[in-house]
Amino acid sequence: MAVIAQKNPEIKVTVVDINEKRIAAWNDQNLDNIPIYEPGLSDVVKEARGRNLFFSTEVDAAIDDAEMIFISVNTPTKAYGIGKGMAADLKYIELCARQIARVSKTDKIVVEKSTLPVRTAEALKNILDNTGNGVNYQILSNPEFLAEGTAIDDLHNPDRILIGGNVDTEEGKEAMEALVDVYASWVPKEQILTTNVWSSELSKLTANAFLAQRVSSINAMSELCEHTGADVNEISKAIGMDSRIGSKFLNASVGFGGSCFQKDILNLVYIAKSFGLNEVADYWEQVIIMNDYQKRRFAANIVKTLFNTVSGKKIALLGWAFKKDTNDTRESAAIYVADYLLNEQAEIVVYDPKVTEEQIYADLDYLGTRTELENRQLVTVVKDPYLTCDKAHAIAILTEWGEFKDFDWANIYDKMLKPAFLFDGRNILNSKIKEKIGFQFRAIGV
Ligand SMILES: NC(=O)C1=CN([C@@H]2O[C@H](COP(=O)(O)OP(=O)(O)OC[C@H]3O[C@@H](n4cnc5c(N)ncnc54)[C@H](O)[C@@H]3O)[C@@H](O)[C@H]2O)C=CC1
Ligand SMILES: O=C(O)[C@H]1O[C@H](OP(=O)(O)OP(=O)(O)OC[C@H]2O[C@@H](n3ccc(=O)[nH]c3=O)[C@H](O)[C@@H]2O)[C@H](O)[C@@H](O)[C@@H]1O
Repeated sequence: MAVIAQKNPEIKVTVVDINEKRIAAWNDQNLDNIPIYEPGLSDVVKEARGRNLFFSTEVDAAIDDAEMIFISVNTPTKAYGIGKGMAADLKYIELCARQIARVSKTDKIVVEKSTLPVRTAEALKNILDNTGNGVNYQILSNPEFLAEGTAIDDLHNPDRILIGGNVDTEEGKEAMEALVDVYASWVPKEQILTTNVWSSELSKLTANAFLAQRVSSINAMSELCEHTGADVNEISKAIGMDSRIGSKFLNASVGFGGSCFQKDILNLVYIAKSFGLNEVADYWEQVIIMNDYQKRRFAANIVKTLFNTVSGKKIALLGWAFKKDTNDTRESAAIYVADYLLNEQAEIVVYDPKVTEEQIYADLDYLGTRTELENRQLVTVVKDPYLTCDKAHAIAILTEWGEFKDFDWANIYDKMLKPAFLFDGRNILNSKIKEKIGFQFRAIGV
């Protein structure tokens, strides 16, 4: 929304949220305090905030005022009842629809920006059209394809913008045109794709499933590499040069994280099952099974390499965010690796350049594996990477932060207990140099 405001100074954009603390942070005069760490975001907010970009908790007033409403609320995996652990929980979406239906006095275009199961627009329409207050609604699907860490660049230079709507009516086409115009102020028209609403909704789940599948596919090959003498980095390069395969998203890793891949694939699996398409469901579920295995395998390999026990040993974890250049930790592989090692009675010390201590404890507490007190006794969060590695038996790199490559690794080696083990869960370090320093070095898939 900040980028839409930046690129359309004549459009008033009001971001409303029921979370007062978040809105206060978005309004903080000190741009270092906005709630999301994302390269370039504070500059965009600085340019547009107060001009045509506003942050508020006055949800009703903003609905009343708006011609177009983007529903962008969370759609987490359902944690209760039918579809628990698989289906998307649509209660926040429905609450928004009911609020829009209650408040609106003029016609609105309602845009699904959240990632939603295919055919959600039907349910939204049903709620909105049955209020009897004579307001006309057009429902569009406009999924978001940005990735965290590169969000601003992804938004400024999108591969495509996807807009789904009712292509069978004039009103539907007009609504789609109105949204096309918003994006057309900076995106070339040929990159703005319009489809029917169901294709748009399902394209988003499909895109995330395909991307996650690439990571699980290369991670599956990484284990085979470890048994055969092949090097997964060389394989990624070799297959990525095939233009039909493409070179992106082929980095073997400790496993993908983030708030969306797992949630969206589980949702896809649930939808397929609900239509009785068990083979389709099983096919996509395997992407998640492989990812869970990769996280477990990485942690188990640390235990095995450290002579089958990490009990009482200090393990330094470098990186907690689910990828570099973000402070988001949702579903980060680091959480699961730490939990596994804690179950083996390791002593964990964590360094991440952007994630707060409070967040790290909250992530571990959320798992419920042990008490909050135990998590604080067993896990220490340190703001200096060199202190983090001091007297450690092993280091595990869990996020590919650029700064890790530039550390004084010889200095770190000197501070560690020997043999000094270094597990590179992101394949970002040069194995030869690290081995020359003296490290017992392990990477993924080599
Ligand atoms: N985070 C990402 O990079 C991307 C997220 N998405 C999708 O966007 C949606 C939102 O994701 P995030 O922003 O990450 O979630 P989030 O959980 O960080 O933010 C959702 C916000 O909605 C607010 N909210 C909930 N109910 C509300 C209501 N009734 N009225 C006003 N505000 C309400 C919450 O307070 C919260 O601040 C999800 O469907 C996700 O799949 C899609 C592409 C990228
Ligand atoms: O729907 C969403 O929320 C978004 O989900 C992903 O974006 P995001 O999760 O922010 O980040 P990615 O760059 O996709 O990385 C996801 C995870 O995969 C891992 N990954 C990625 C690429 C790779 O080669 N190897 C790998 O392990 C990353 O480290 C990270 O943990 C998609 O890339 C976005 O297009 C989509 O909009």
